[in-house]
Amino acid sequence: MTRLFILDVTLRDGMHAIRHQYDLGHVREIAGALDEAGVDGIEVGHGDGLDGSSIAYGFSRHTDIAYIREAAKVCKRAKLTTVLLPGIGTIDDLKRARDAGIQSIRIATHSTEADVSEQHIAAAKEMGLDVSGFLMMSSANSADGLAGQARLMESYGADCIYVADSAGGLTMRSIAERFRAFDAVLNADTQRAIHAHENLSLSVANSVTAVENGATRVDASLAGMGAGAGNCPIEAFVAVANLYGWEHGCDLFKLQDAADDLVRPIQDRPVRVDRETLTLGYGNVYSSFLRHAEKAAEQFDLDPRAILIEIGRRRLIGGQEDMIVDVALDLVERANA
Ligand SMILES: C[C@H](O)CC(=O)C(=O)O
Ligand SMILES: [Mn+2]
Repeated sequence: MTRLFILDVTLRDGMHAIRHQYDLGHVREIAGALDEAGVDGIEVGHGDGLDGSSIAYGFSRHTDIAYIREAAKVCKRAKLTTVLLPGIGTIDDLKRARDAGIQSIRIATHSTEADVSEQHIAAAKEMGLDVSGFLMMSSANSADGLAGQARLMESYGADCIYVADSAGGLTMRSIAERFRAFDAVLNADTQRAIHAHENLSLSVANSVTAVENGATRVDASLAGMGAGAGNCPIEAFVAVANLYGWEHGCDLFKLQDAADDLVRPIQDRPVRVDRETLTLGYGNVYSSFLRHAEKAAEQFDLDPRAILIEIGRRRLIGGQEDMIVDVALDLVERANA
């Protein structure tokens, strides 16, 4: 079996969990510990990708470039990466990120909109970067529909395609279906990858299922630090990989130490499956909406679950964060009618 490529997203997806407020010391310490623990890739940057720092998504404490430079200082082995959402980040942002130290990029689109990634994937390949196509909200497209989008990203030059379960709404069965559909259309040498969220408590099981169905790259994070109920906890996934005898480069105890000593203490909201985060998975809602929905719920004295369920019903997608307040106002109006 192919050696697994384990990519840690604590310093990018984990940004959502602390409202993009890591300081440079956190980045140095966490990236250093991850590199020492043998992960293959480390993702750094604003939770919503290059240039995500804004009123719409929330301002980060430092710029993406400052975060990337800081991580680059301590990374000896791991490849540095970040994410770019066409329409938020530009090709110029990507050039600056490459100059700051990234060697790999994930170009992310909603799971039905892969066609907007063509020029970014092509430009990233021209820059000599390792490029993944990252299909966000993979639960919002059928297995065959998603495979069609994956095929588009492959045709633009992506080296690897992700099933990104942004809502944490997929089950093992639906993960297997999606990877089987990939097999039917993708070239054998295009890598497959999984980015799972924990909202239904299935992130480790879903990542294992993905590997059993052809994924060779796995995203995970220390203590699951990430949007919603978090990502696949890297220490738990690595423990299972060890039990299964899968080849990888990570040291389990070093990851456990980093998770418990460096990451859990800085969570300003516990990253766990609770009534709000379970509702994300159950209602098929983009995990990055959690903190925005909780803020709106507090402002308008609503149950965050009511907002989340309505967001799922309306099928809002990443980039529509401003609609969350509209949803809250409609719920208030409905309650007062
Ligand atoms: C920009 C998003 O947060 C990317 C991601 O991690 C996901 O869709 O999940
Ligand atoms: Mn994510």
